[in-house]
Amino acid sequence: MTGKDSIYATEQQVKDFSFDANVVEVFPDMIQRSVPGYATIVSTMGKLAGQYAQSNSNLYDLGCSLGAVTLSMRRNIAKENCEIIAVDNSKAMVERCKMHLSGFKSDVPVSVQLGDITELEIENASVVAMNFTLQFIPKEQREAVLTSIYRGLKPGGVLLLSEKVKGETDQQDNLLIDLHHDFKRHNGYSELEISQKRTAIENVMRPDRLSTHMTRLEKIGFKQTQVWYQCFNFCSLVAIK
Ligand SMILES: Nc1ncnc2c1ncn2[C@@H]1O[C@H](C[S@+](CC[C@H]([NH3+])C(=O)[O-])CC(=O)[O-])[C@@H](O)[C@H]1O
Ligand SMILES: O=C(O)C(=O)Cc1ccccc1
Repeated sequence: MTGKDSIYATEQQVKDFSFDANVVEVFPDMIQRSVPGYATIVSTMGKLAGQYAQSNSNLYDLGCSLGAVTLSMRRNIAKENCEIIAVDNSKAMVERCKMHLSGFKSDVPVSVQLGDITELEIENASVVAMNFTLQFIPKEQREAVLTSIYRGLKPGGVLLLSEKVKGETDQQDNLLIDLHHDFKRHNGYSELEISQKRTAIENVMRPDRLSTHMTRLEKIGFKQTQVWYQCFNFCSLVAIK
């Protein structure tokens, strides 16, 4: 049903990237060919959710897109009376996500909601997953979003955070960017596609350095933060309250 990503294959006046209906059509192919280790990250987030889920609690998937992390978490929850709340502010994504989830059976209830995570109240959470979503939130709002997540987490609850990061120095950043572009080339993207996509995301997706993430999480109060995955500029970490 979904197709191959050729959004930037023809030369165009590049507009800011948005999660619209055209992106929804090709999103699984786009993310798979653009994010090294995406499948591993999604399945491991599910495993971690299974490990940290507490009975009678909520699990959140913030910026759920088509619900890949929701599905992965849902497969792994063995505790009783858990609910997954999946939120995205793209109407096209939320509609397709609902269709997609209804194709799989499970006893764990899922609520898919159209909403902005900067305005969302997190309650009674044992797990909060953000798989490549914080990078789209304006930098000045990131601490407030993470603080509200921290407050909504139960003791022993976890934040599962995946992000594209900026290298610590310009030289390191260039090295990571080159390796990532090689990865995209290897997955069939042309030089034109790579360069136009880069232009499209530069105003809407602003990566922080890994050190910025670590310092901010510690400042907010997370007791332990562990990077469990990194390939080039793509990281995933688990932070425990
Ligand atoms: N303020 C916001 N509020 C809610 N949603 C938002 C906001 N800003 C952006 N989004 C949503 O965050 C998602 C980011 S994609 C996540 C992949 C998914 N997690 C996956 O595991 O497949 C990552 C990527 O494409 O690089 C999009 O669906 C946006 O609409
Ligand atoms: O495609 C890229 O270059 C990325 O950095 C990852 C990505 C994947 C999907 C939407 C936006 C960015």
